[in-house]
Amino acid sequence: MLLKFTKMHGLGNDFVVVDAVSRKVFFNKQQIERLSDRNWGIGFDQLLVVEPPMNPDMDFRYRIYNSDGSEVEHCGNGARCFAKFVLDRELTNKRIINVETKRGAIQLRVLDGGLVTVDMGEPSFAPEDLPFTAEPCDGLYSVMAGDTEYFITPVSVGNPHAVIKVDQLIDSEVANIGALIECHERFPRKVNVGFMQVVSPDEINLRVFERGVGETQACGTGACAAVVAGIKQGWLSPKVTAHLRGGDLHIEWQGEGLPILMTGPAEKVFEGQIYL
Ligand SMILES: N[C@H](CCC[C@H](N)C(=O)O)C(=O)O
Repeated sequence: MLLKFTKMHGLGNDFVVVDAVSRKVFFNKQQIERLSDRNWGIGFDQLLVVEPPMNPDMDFRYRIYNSDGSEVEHCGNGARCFAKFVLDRELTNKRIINVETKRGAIQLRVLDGGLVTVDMGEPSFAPEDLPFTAEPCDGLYSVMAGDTEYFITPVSVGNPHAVIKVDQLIDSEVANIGALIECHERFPRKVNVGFMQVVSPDEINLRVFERGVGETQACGTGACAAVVAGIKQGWLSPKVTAHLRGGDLHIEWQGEGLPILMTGPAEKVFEGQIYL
């Protein structure tokens, strides 16, 4: 089967995006792993599959798969690229787009100049919402990674995140500790691991070791999780600029019961086709 696709990225977090509105497309785990391979396939962090909505009040549904083939609930950078994709392909002419995801409904607002603001929904700090095996507590949670104790804030943004506040961002720590905590037994569905350096109450540096991928150039849900964790712990203000390796995201959260708003760019790199 000939598969047409568009290669895109949000701050270097890269995607293959497929239009399954015009024609249904299904992928099995092996196909996704092969297509994501940067030597044997196209190469991507996540595959985004755009489908018609199940709920007629919504505009689209889109499904998100990590490079290891696992289907996930939410993808912040992917949501912005999705919005650009459906407008560029004239699948819609709306600038406010309502989308079904595995995590629930999200709303995308396409701004002039190519930026997109995503209503990412409300966060949850309840361990069972990640899931994370722990008794609920107000402060930080202790997790052993190897023979070192780390203090995390567990956050669900629809997908699970463990946020670690660090004084310095160290390559080996992101790679080694990220991999250990991603697959830690207390996260039955694994977890995305964020390493956050607080620069000021409205500015952080962030690196994310993503579940099912490894470290990416940027992680939208990771930036949301880090900011709301920082606000909850009293380190950050309601509006924060997150500096990721690939660039900046603007995150806003006004507190419990309110959604997180994330604003950032979306880029198209090329269109291609490949025989599945
Ligand atoms: N790896 C994530 C999904 C992609 C999230 C990330 N690419 C983003 O921009 O939010 C997970 O397994 O939950």
